[in-house]
Amino acid sequence: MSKLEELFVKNEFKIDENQLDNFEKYRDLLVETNKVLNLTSITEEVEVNYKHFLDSILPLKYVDIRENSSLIDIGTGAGLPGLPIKFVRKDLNIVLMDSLNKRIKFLNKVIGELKLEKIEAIHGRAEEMGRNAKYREKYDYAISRAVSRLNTLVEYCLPFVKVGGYFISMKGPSGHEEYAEAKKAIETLGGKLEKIIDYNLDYEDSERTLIIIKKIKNTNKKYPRAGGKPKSKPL
Ligand SMILES: C[S@@+](CC[C@H](N)C(=O)[O-])C[C@H]1O[C@@H](n2cnc3c(N)ncnc32)[C@H](O)[C@@H]1O
Repeated sequence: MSKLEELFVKNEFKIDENQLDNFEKYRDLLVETNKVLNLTSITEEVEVNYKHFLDSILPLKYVDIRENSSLIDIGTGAGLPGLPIKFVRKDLNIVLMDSLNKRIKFLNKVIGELKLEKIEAIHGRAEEMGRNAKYREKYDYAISRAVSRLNTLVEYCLPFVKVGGYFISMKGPSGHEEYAEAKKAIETLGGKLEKIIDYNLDYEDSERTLIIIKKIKNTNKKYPRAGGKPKSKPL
């Protein structure tokens, strides 16, 4: 059994040969491409396995993501958490979005080489794409890791979510404090806290917090605001 397979088994993920192969090939492409393009500071095998792969799929243990539903990963960077989620949940229709086109080119290479289906990588800024009717309120789930503080992030992400869908924010130990700071913004954007889930990534004793926000009303057309406002003047 490979180290990665052991890790998944230990964490109660059932992974077949093809899925394992996808993870291994993705790690090779990530490490190789990282030599010429800044994708991640984490390249050591065990660290990639825990901090990128396991960390990306752990939310699947805590949130029941409906079969064949759609999910958008905002600020996906090197494809995290969206690609590992795709490897584990082939049924999901996934969009990976990032504002850096070089990263999107890398993601398209991974999608092509691994022959992944029902997944696409799109170049754009969340606060602009969220105003575009093609993407606005079209997804059952939005997810995001390590992009910005929650009060900014909800303005980036909630506009993409359909009424009745969810935004899953992957946070570390600051999660509760960030929620308190973002409470008003969540309400303004048509969201409502569903729950906050705390758990540990079994590596360097890292605390994790998932903030699950349900979309209960359409987001007012005023949002997301242009001109960098979600970041410079969070709601
Ligand atoms: C620190 S990286 C995290 C990447 C990945 N989510 C992860 O967990 O490894 C933040 C990423 O968000 C992207 N990003 C930042 N602001 C954005 C925005 N407004 N719209 C889309 N992408 C954005 C950046 O280009 C970068 O790739």
